[in-house]
Amino acid sequence: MKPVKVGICGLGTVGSGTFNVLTRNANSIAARTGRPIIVEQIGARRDNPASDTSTTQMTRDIFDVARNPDVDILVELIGGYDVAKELILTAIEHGKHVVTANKALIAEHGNEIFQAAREKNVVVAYEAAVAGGIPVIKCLREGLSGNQINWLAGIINGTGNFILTEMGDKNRPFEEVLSEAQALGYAEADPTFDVEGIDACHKLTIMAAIAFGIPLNFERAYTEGISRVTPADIQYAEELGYRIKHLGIARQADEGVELRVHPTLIPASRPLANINGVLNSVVINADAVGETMMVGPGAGAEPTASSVVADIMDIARALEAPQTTPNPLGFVENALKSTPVLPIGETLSANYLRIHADDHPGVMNAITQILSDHGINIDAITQKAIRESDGFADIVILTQTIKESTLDKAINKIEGLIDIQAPITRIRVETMA
Ligand SMILES: NC(=O)c1ccc[n+]([C@@H]2O[C@H](COP(=O)([O-])OP(=O)(O)OC[C@H]3O[C@@H](n4cnc5c(N)ncnc54)[C@H](O)[C@@H]3O)[C@@H](O)[C@H]2O)c1
Ligand SMILES: N[C@@H](CCO)C(=O)O
Ligand code: NA
Repeated sequence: MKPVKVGICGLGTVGSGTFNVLTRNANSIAARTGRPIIVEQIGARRDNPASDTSTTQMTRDIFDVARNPDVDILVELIGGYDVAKELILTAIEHGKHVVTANKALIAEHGNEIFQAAREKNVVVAYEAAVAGGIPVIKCLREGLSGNQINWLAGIINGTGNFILTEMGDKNRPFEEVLSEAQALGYAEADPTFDVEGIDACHKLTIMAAIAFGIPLNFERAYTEGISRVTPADIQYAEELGYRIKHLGIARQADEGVELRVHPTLIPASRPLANINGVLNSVVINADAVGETMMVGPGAGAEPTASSVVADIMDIARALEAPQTTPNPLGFVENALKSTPVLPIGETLSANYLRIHADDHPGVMNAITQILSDHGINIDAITQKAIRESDGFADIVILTQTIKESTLDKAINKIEGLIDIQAPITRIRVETMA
C-alpha cells in the first residue's frame, strides 16, 4: 500500500518525540490506518540525540518541507508566531494537510489559518495544542458533539500546576521549581507564557471556540497568572478547606460567554483540586452527558507526540476514504455564532481576600463596613497571627458570590484605608469545578 508521507518541521522536544513514536509504533499505526506512515523529510537546525534520524532525509530549510511534492502532511513543531504561520500557510498553499502543537499560533491566528485551509480543502489538526496528551479536542468536537456545553474548567498548564504543587507540598521556591520544569521540557520557550497564564489562555480560547461554536477570541479573554500566589495563600486556603489551582474557565452565561484564566480556590474534596504535578485535567459540563472529566499528562515529549501522531493518523484515514474536509472547529462554515465574550467585570464569583492590615482596634470593622456598603456578604473571616515585625497581620475573608466590578470598587475603597497595605490579594473561588 502506498505510504502516507509526513514532513516534520522542528526537532526539539515534541518533534523528536513525534519521530520516535511514529517509527517505534509504525506497525501498529499502519494496522490501524490501513496505510504505512513514514517520515519523508525533517526540517531542523540540528540533529537531536534523542532520535536516530540517520536514515531520514534532512534539510535545514523548513520551507523545503512545505514545498516538497512528496510530503502529504506537514507537522509544524517549531513554535512561535511569524515563521510558523508562514510555514503553515505555505504548506496549505501547496495543498498539504497540517498538524501542529502550536496553541499560541492557533489561538491568535487560527481564524485566518482555518480560512486558508478551507479554501484549499485541507485539514489543520491541533490536538496536541490543548492539554498535551489528553484527547480533549476530539472529546469536545466529536465525542460530545451532540451536547450543548454549559461550562468547562481545566488545569491546562502543566508547568503552572507543577509549580503550585511543589510550592504547596514541599514549600520549594518558585524559581527552583520553574527551572526544573524547563529542564524536563514542560515550559514554553518564554516561560512567562506559563507563569502569567498566557499559555493557559491560548488553550482555553481554543476549547471555548469548539465548545460554543464561536470564533477564536484570545484577545477578549481575561488572563491572570500564578506569580502573585504566595505560600501563605496556599496555607490559608488549605485551612479553609480549599486548594489553589490555576484554572481556565469558559461558561455560557445569559448575555454571553465567560472566558477567564486565573488562580482559583476549589473545595479540597472536588476532583480538580487533587490534580497535581504536571498533570492536566478538563471537566466539561454539558446538557446530555452531564459532567465528564479527563486527566493526563499535559506536556512532555511523548505525551504530546501521542496527540500529534493521532492527528496524523486521522488525516491518513481521511486520505484513504475521502469525505468532506472537516471544519477545524467542528462547525460547518458560516455556523459560528457571534456570541460576545463578557468583560471580566460582568462575571460572578465568590472570592478569597487576603488583607495585610495594621493590627489595632477598628480595622476589621472598617473593612466589613465597606464590604457591607457594597452589598457583599461574608462567608468566613479570620485574622491570622502577626507574621511580621511591622505589627501587621493577615486578615483572610471569603466572600459570597458577587459581580466582579462591585468587588473591584470595594477593594479599591479598602486599599484606601490608612491601616491597609495595598495591594490586597484576591483569588476567585469556584465550587462547581
Ligand atoms: N514541550 C511540550 O510539552 C509541548 C506540549 C504541547 C505543545 N507544545 C508546543 O509544541 C511546539 C514545540 O515545542 P517544543 O517543546 O518541542 O519546543 P523546542 O524548543 O524543544 O523545539 C522547537 C525546535 O524547533 C527548532 N526551530 C525553531 N525555528 C526553526 C526554524 N526556523 N528552522 C528549523 N528549526 C527551527 C528549534 O531549533 C527547536 O529544536 C511549541 O509550539 C509548543 O508550544 C509543546
Ligand atoms: N508549557 C506547556 C506545554 C504544554 O502545552 C505546559 O506547561 O503546559
Ligand atoms: Na490534547
